[in-house]
Amino acid sequence: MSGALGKKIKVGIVGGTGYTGVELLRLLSQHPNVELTAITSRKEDGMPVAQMYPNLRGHVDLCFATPENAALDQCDVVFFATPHGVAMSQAQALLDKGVRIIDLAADFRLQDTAVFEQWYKMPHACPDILADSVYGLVELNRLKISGASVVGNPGCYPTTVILGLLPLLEGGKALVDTQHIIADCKSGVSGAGRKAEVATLFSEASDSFKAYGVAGHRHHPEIAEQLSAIAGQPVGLTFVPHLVPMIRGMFSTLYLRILPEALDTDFQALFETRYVNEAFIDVMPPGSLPETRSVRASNQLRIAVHRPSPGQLVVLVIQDNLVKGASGQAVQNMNLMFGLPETTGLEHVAVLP
Ligand SMILES: NC(=O)C1=CN([C@@H]2O[C@H](COP(=O)(O)OP(=O)(O)OC[C@H]3O[C@@H](n4cnc5c(N)ncnc54)[C@H](OP(=O)(O)O)[C@@H]3O)[C@@H](O)[C@H]2O)C=CC1
Ligand SMILES: CC(=O)N[C@@H](CCC(=O)OP(=O)(O)O)C(=O)O
Repeated sequence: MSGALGKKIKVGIVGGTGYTGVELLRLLSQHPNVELTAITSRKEDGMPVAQMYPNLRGHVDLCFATPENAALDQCDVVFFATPHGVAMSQAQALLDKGVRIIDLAADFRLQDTAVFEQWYKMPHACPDILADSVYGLVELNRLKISGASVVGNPGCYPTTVILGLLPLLEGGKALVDTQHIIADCKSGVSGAGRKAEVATLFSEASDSFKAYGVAGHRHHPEIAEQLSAIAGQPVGLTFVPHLVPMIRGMFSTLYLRILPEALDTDFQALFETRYVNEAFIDVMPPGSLPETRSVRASNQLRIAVHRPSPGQLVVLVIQDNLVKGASGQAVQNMNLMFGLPETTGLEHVAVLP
């Protein structure tokens, strides 16, 4: 393995100018086992990365190149921080050169191509590669990820919802009503990416708070597919995303009914036991009220378990959508794929205030 032997991992990023791309650059430029080798942008071809992103001055001396001219095929791994549909169109050519792939978009998340095509409105370009790919939620698929050539990095909302429910559903447990799960989720505006859109203008998104995607959001099938596989039966899920006037951060509140036969369960202990060895999951003490700023710019996901009445469970989950919800989780996947300690380059403490 490149990492384990001390040889640096050559890394390429397709889509280096977007929010997840620049977050990858921030994390990878400080990663001790990584050599940043190729960074693409079609619009900023030739521009020094550090000119566009001054926070990277002195840390990244590469220039953006078009995907055609970038040395992607000389990399050990390429991250796609691009819109849906880009990675799947380039995956075969890179795999043929022995390059491994981590896609931050949805091309390798949904195993059912019919569901992918329904929600993403495009045919899947490589169902055979999809079949061999791994859903990159480390806390669920650690072993498979370590041997994968192609990893589909989870969506940001799905990361919080799945990790907030995993201890309750896995192993065929009968603890909560799996037909009436409610996920009430909020994201900062950076979740919509850097591209110009009216909905993310300052005067539209600030000093306001709104739900969206109530009639259907593409993360619903992703969450449902994973939860159903974990529970061993189809789950019933109401998922409502909201846009909150902050830049980074995600807060998911999960509402559950406890089954009569599970009323004696110690849910706090259940979560603590499940995640005791997970470096990036913090099960907070009973009664905790997590705040998104406590994870800002870190790969930490924090969970607080509440039981407002004997039959009700409320699970609060927070993460930074750009780190554990995207680029940090992608680096965590890379570490596993290259035999490195999972936490390498990811041990930043959150920024307060
Ligand atoms: N923002 C977030 O919190 C999260 C985002 N994601 C996913 O990660 C991916 C990237 O998101 P984000 O960084 O926010 O997006 P942005 O819109 O901020 O950036 C997109 C990047 O992709 C490049 N790009 C666009 N089209 C193409 C193309 N056809 N071929 C090659 N490069 C292209 C753009 O550069 P240029 O046009 O110059 O080539 C740009 O660098 C998306 O799929 C998103 O859904 C996942 C989880 C969370
Ligand atoms: C606030 C906001 O707009 N969030 C995005 C989701 C974040 C994301 O990028 O998810 P994907 O990788 O699945 O596209 C949205 O709801 O479309």
